[in-house]
Amino acid sequence: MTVWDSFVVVDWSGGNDTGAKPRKDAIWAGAVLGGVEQEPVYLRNREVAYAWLCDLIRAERALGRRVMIGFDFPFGYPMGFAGALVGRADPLALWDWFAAHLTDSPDGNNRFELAGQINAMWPGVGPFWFNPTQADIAHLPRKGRERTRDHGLKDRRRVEAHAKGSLTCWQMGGAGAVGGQVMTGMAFLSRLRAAFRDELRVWPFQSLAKPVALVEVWPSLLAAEVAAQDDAIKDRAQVRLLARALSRLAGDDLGRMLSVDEPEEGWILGVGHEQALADALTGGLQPPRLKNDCFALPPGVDWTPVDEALSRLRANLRPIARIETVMCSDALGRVLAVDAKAQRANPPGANSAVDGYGFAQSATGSGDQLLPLIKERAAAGAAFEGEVPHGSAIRILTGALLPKGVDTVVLEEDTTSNGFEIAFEGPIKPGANTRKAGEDVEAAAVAVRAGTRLGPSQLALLAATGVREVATFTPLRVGVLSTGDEIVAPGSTPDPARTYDANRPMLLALLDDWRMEAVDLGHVGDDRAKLTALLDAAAQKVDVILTSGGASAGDEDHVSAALGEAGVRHDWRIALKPGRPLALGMWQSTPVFALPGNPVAALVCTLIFARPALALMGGESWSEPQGFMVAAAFSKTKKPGRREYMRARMTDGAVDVFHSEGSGRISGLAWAEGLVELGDGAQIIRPGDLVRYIPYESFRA
Ligand SMILES: Nc1nc2c(c(=O)[nH]1)N[C@H]1C(S)=C(S)[C@@H](COP(=O)(O)OP(=O)(O)OC[C@H]3O[C@@H](n4cnc5c(N)ncnc54)[C@H](O)[C@@H]3O)O[C@H]1N2
Ligand code: MOO
Repeated sequence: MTVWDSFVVVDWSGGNDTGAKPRKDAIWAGAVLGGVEQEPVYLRNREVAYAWLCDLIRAERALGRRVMIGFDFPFGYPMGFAGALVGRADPLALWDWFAAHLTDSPDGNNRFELAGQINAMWPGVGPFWFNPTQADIAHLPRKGRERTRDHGLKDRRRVEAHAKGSLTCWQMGGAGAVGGQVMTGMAFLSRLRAAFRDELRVWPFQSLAKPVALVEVWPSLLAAEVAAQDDAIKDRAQVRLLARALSRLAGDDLGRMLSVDEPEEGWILGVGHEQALADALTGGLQPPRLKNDCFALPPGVDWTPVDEALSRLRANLRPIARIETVMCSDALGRVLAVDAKAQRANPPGANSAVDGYGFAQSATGSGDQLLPLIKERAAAGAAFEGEVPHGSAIRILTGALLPKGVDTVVLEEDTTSNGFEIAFEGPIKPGANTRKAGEDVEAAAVAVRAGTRLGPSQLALLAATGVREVATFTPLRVGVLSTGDEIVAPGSTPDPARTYDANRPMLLALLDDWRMEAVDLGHVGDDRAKLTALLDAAAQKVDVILTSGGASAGDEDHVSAALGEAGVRHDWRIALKPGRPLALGMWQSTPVFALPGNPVAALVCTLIFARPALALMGGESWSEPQGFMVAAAFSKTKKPGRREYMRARMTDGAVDVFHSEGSGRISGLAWAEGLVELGDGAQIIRPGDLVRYIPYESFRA
């Protein structure tokens, strides 16, 4: 008997996109993954459902799990239909036929036209009926009374005699009709089979020897239990309960349900075993399975993927810094607002790159060369104004302008001299050991581009090209506020119930390091009125506010609640570890990053979310931190559904991670020299596998 680790139940729909807001009569999926029940997921159309399922299958497979996926539409038609349509009694060939003939999109599909076209292949009216659309459709009768029996096909599959209340798959419209669901469903499953061909099998047409099984289910088998849930969205209750029941079935019960011989029409899993399914659900108050993982994000709609939150942030923010002209000597760390153009070329004139002897290359050749020396000398800052005669050489020092008549220099070490002549071995290439005027930067060319943060090397270039003052953006003013009754100044009390404020010095230092104007907004306890008053005042005096603590949903988590209440919380609960309580909002038009209290999460969220946002607002462009793919020196099994950042450092050419992932372990932050970023999906990392390492340096704004 094959055993499955995970169960997914999909309530199907043959209709069009049902919109962003979860609603009934749409596609819903329930899942119990590795024993952990997930919140049902609303899937607004078949494209979204396809992507969601593919991700789920890949993630489960990456964890080595076997997955059973149930769909609530018939996997086959009544006996004889497949043979007539595709030439053999093979329901899977029928799936492929529908995949090839159905044009399906979130806005519509041709299921009614297709039903008519199929009907036309049969004598009389053909098996499909009920046209609910405005338009007449060739060969598709409006209502059942126009049907004839000439097609000779049975009205129902054998299993449907046991499924009270099920409708025939020939009925294309009207309340509860499944005709369109079957067509769109078969086409969908054909595509899924093609995507996972080697891993996926279909019950009861194939042996379930592979890790992914597709089965036909019917939530009405648990009708009473679903009704008792009293969920306004019945589909949601159905998928939740059926996935739960399947996951809790004893192995032999599931085995009995699966032993069915119906190779053409298919069968509904669990028909005739309703009691066993219902029993699997009961048993008094069932505690949730222990997962002890506060990062186990249900794959529901509430969790915003990191990239989505980042792109929203990027789209909503604008540069706000003012332009101010400053002397270059005061410009370290400023962001250039306007391209800085070279006031003169670097180097300004052709000169010698070495100490040696200059001459006209055309006067020399190969083999031993002997040139008379003129008695003058050319030095840096003391040019020789005259002309060196053709065939003569002049003593020249590094940086000296090339005198007239000189285009090439031989290195001192390659010559011998008696004070009147020099000897060296030719040939010397034309232009050897010289630097052309403007070879580095031409006069009037852009020396440093707008948007660049000026560091020592940019200041060197500006100086060399004669730029003395630059138009820069004023530094962003960023306020830092700590929250929570337990937070006190470091060393102020020995009380173990109190926590020394580590986030404020960390964030203030980070901003200082980023050359922003860090504004210490102090600390506020768990007092909503004081907090909002403080935010009001801060919004007037700073450009951005970073708060830490009180971001999640606990009794005293006031920051995200205050943002939420004011209706200005744009993103909350982001699928990342650490830092998922991060909330992003606007307080009186001032962006607020409500960072989680745990210092590791606070730093990670600042680096990942605040850094690019602050850069953009301060006049730089939005940029991804530079990461490097390097070999891992660690092992890890990463769960799907969230991005993870681990404290990391390079040792012996490979990247290692801190021994604990605890979000309050500040020692790990200090130990680390960067972060390892693991993508949103599941991943199994073994030593030697390549992972993305982002040094802390890459996060410098
Ligand atoms: N039942 C659950 N509890 C928690 C969950 C969860 O999913 N279910 N998530 C955990 C995660 S993850 C985080 S992060 C925190 C939520 O953080 P909050 O933003 O609400 O932060 P607080 O509860 O205020 O503080 C958390 C922690 O950090 C300490 N802290 C706060 N500020 C500072 C500071 N300035 N310097 C040093 N340490 C600070 C605070 O004392 C707490 O120990 O919730 C988890 N709980
Ligand atoms: O997001 Mo909380 O990430 O541990 O610290």
